[in-house]
Amino acid sequence: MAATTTTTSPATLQPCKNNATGVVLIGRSSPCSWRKTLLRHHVVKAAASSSSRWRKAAPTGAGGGELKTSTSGTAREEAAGDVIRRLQNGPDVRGVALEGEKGRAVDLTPLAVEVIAESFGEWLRDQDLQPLESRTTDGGEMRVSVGRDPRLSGAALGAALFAGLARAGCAVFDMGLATTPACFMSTKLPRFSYDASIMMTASHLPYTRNGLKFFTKRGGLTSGDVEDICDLAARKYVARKMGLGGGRGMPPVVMRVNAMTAYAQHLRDIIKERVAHPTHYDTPLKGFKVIVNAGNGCGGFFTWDVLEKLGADTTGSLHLEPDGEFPPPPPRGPPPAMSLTRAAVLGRGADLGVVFDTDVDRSGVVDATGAAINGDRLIALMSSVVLGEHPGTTVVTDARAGEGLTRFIEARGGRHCLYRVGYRNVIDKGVQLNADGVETHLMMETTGHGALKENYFLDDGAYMVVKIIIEMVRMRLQGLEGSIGSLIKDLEEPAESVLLRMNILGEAKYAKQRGAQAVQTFYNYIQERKLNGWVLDDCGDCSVSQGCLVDTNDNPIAVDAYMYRAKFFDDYNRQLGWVHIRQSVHNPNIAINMQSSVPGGCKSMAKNLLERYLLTSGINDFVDISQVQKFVN
Ligand SMILES: O=P(O)(O)OC[C@H]1O[C@H](O)[C@H](O)[C@@H](O)[C@@H]1O
Repeated sequence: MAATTTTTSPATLQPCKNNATGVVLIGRSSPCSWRKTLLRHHVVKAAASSSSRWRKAAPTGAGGGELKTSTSGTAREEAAGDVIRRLQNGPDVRGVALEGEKGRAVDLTPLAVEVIAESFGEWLRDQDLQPLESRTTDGGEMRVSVGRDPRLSGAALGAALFAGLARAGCAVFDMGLATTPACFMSTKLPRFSYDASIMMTASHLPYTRNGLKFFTKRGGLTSGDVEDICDLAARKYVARKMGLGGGRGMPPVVMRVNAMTAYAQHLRDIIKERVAHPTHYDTPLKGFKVIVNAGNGCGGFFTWDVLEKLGADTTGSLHLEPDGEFPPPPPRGPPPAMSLTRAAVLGRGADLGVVFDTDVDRSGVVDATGAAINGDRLIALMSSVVLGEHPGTTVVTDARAGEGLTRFIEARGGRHCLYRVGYRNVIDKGVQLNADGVETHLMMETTGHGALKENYFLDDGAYMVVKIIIEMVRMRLQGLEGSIGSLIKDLEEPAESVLLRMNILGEAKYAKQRGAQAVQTFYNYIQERKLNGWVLDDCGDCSVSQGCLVDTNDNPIAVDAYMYRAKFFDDYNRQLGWVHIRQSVHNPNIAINMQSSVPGGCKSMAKNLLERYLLTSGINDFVDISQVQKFVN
């Protein structure tokens, strides 16, 4: 269980504590078979995801089959329904699935998962998913695949997921341990071509959490879609709690499938075709040493089913074993994972290190010199590759990216669109720009989520690494000096980069409203000239001053609407840096990101905000400003 450095052959790796489910599994591959062989066109209804619907109250007594039961619309019923609504986290469902978190009760229960899955199945039936001639359903039955990460709660919640889908009349295909991008790809790969897919994961969150990500052939569901599903599920939940509409039917029939193998082959084929090695077509990675750090999540397959099969030496790779408790170091992309990978790369004299998050929708790399390439650096590296293929393309990132990145992209002829935080926001913006005729090939968040137009606008950490590996091999074939990091040697980085959090105090149900008020006050203060020296970036959250393109059909969900970036100029009119302020996607807090090109610049900006905005506006009555105070002092 402990974090290991292993080169054990895949067949001896374990654990696979699954299938305590009472579910009928059909098919020959064992639940663990992924390990031996192992593993979003976001056409956005996005704008439709609508601010007005944010956390709307539970409709009572309305539609939805057995749901006609909630007649009196009592506060208790609403509160029960809110249990489900609160599980929505942007386009995902996230919750506490196991005891063990101080002050947090389990809320992602099997019943919650079952009603959400059933509601997803019903929602699917109303979707116009694809042209009739290519429908994969027989007699109107929706085919839905399900994957999961190794979290301990996965087996029990998986059974509930299967039951909910089956109750909605879906045919269920169990991919077992899988990655989030592979779940989406199971709707695209010809051998599978499912109508939809659900991945059970809470990504980088602790092992006590779990969650759901939803896909159709069109890509990941939007926040608005998930809100609709959770609304329906909330009504079912209330009814079930009242003992109505449930009942134990036959156990669901679930087909076991091995889509990870097909997905891995798909990635191998891309590398082979794009490298087109003159002498080793089938083993273009021969002679390369690559370290993979899978953080005990689902990314180990990339080692044995992609890299090794293409001839790479992956000796010294880290944390390949899936482990439902994610032993330390935590499976997050940033510091511990990057520094451990760096040490392994340098120790082995490897050409590249690869770090995946738990469900492999995010990645980072380490080059042969040990330089960590994540955040802005990873975006710069990908921009350099993509701008080589698509001169002049626009790159969308979240507005936490640095000004050096903008200059880097513009120096290569590209355009940089700075947009809202949240990977779906970034990706959806790229989809929208393309639809508006603005060629946009790369959409990346500073968190390591990256999507390419050429790959269904899917944020796939493994696909990102595939692109980087192709570039690395091409550089060697062309006899170019230097490691992959040499492609970004002119990226200017800020002198300082700081993230501070301010908890929103008081009752949880008012947190969003209070957070919005606090963030909007910052905006108003600048507009009302109460904050001298601060200049808002013109598009609110979206910095248009650096070559961005004006929004045409922007319609944020409520929590995203209050998200601003502003520059700060000192008394001599020199820009010290910028601040980006917004509500957290996950927790009741406000995130303040700051960057400065001047040492001490972030402290000066924080001091200014503390004295002239936080302490004078009265928002310190309901926002905990202690982190800012501590930083300033
Ligand atoms: O709002 P925060 O707590 O800082 O989290 C922000 C992050 O939330 C989620 O994890 C999303 O997947 C990311 O796209 C986003 O960057």
